[in-house]
Amino acid sequence: MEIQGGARKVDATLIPTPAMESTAMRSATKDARKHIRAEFARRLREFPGACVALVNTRDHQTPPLNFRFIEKCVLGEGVYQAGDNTILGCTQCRPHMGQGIGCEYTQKCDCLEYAAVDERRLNEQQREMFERGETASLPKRFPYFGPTSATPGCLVKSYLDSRNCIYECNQRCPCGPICKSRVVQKGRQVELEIFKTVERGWGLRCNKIIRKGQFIDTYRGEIITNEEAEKREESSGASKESYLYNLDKFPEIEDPYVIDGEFMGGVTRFINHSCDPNCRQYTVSYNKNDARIYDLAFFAVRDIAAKEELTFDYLDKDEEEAGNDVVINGSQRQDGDDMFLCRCGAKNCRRTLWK
Ligand SMILES: C[S@@+](CC[C@H](N)C(=O)[O-])C[C@H]1O[C@@H](n2cnc3c(N)ncnc32)[C@H](O)[C@@H]1O
Repeated sequence: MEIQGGARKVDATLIPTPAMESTAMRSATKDARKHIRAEFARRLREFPGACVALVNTRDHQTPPLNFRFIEKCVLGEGVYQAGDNTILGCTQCRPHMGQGIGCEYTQKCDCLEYAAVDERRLNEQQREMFERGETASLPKRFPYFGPTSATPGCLVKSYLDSRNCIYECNQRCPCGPICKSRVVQKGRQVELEIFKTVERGWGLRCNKIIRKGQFIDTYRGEIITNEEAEKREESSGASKESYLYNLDKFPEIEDPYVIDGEFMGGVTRFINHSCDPNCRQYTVSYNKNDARIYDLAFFAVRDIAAKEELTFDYLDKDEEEAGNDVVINGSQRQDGDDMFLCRCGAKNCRRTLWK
């Protein structure tokens, strides 16, 4: 290139043609995509616990990098968790009781007091007490199958079918790690795949069979106040994905906290809704004195085939009947709001996600 009389004389061979420009653009986009994919894969590899893979056979996209994987929920501004000194543990249990059966062996575990009543074992008199709500002296059942069962660690039927809070033994319980009443606190044991669905964005699945009652993972994110959740919801459009979950299991809590899994969370933030779901969310607590902060844990409600997408009902009917909101978007929108169409494809699909 030479300068002549102030005007630039340009060598024609250096002027990019439209074809050259679009090739350069394509290769820059390809490089950027490769980098984003590699960075997401690195984050997945570094995320502790059983392996999580990313599979996309539909397009070139990668989940957004503005999302951070976290192992535990992060408390937002104005959110307070009851201190460890409020946690009650059982007192009479010991590690390795009853050849590893643990707390349930003696039936003396204080945590049993908070467990669900074992209705199958009630005699007539006990049933009357149960119906009057006098549950203290009634036989109780621990939530999980023991190590000698065919499905160790899986939720027992009475819990699977109910909405009872699951109280696991905690750091103050002397039973130790072998106790069968510690499942969710040990974290995810199943390997998972984040994959691109046909029309519901990213989804989650497992490439091995998951048994009915098996624990999958918890829902995590930033725990925020209800006020902050409303602000965040107002600033996002109706058609935007929602990652907000109310911690409103206990009706005595007036302004329940909310978990926002949009920018930080676990892999369960990729679980889509189905009107015929194979998973359900359960309340799991380690502190009977804190009704504000607890785990939202996903369990399989039936056997799930390898590679079948994991789903749960965002508008869980039983929860709705109990007057609790599961998904803010779903429960707080009023009649007349734009309907968000459900694309679960189930035979019994209710057609709309947010009512
Ligand atoms: C918790 S996110 C699930 C992961 C999400 N698919 C993604 O790509 O990140 C919830 C959002 O996924 C979409 N979604 C989930 N289930 C759906 C369904 N059955 N029909 C249509 N969209 C769905 C909606 O956009 C919803 O707000």
